[in-house]
Amino acid sequence: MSHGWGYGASNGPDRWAEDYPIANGPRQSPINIVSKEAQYDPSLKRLKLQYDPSNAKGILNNGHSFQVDFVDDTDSSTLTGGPISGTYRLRQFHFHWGASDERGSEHTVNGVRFPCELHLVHWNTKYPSFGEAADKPDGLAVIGIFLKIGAANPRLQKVLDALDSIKTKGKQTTFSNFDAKTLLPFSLDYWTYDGSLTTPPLLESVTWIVLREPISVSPAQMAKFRSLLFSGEGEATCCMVDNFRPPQLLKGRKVRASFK
Ligand SMILES: CCOC(=O)CCc1ccc(S(N)(=O)=O)cc1
Ligand SMILES: [Zn+2]
Repeated sequence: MSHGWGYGASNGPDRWAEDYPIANGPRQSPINIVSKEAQYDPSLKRLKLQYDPSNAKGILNNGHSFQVDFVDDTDSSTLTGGPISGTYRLRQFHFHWGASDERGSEHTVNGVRFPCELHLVHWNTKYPSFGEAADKPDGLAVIGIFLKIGAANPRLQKVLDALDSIKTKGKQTTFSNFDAKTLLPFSLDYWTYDGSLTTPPLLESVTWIVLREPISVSPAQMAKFRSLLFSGEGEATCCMVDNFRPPQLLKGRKVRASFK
């Protein structure tokens, strides 16, 4: 690709392998989860999430999605338990969504696509930093949560209300006192498999933890996601939609379930 990666015809997922050959690697994400082929593993622990709302720092339009960043210089917002060993710190969360409600998620379940998917990104504290962890096979753990069209979700509203301030690429603003735990569904049942970042650099460093239960989002709330731009101020306007990578080949990997 002559210019940076994105989701368009000239720089989208089908062309990422030109600059990131790992795109054709053995543990790429996302995947289609075939629920009947996921094996229940009784040794899988319950997820333990302990987030400190005061760690929320800012919200940024990075030109591919938007992310809420957290202070991660102490163990005050962590993920433990589940399929992972040790302690992983919350770094950021972000979303992927479609131009319309029949697409947008990265993972799919039995071929079903959701309009949006939330990713909570954590890094393994056995490494000194996120950057050091990002290219290690056990470096990252991402919790994926599907969003399903239904009633308006009040837990999303503070995030969505901040989007007017970060409409264009590169814009950011402070975002404080937010408890990411409020975004979780009631059930923490999950599927887990070894995968990768779903955007370049596509590093094969992610233990994926995909929750079975979706959270709700209303059509009006989806319109807020779609009000963002991939483009920067003064550039040709390009709506931030369809910022998802399609499912990748399993290549012999097993998906485990924390539930029967
Ligand atoms: C080494 C620098 O790498 C990064 O900054 C990766 C950022 C990044 C974090 C998470 C994801 S996702 N969609 O797989 O949850 C993709 C990209
Ligand atoms: Zn993501």
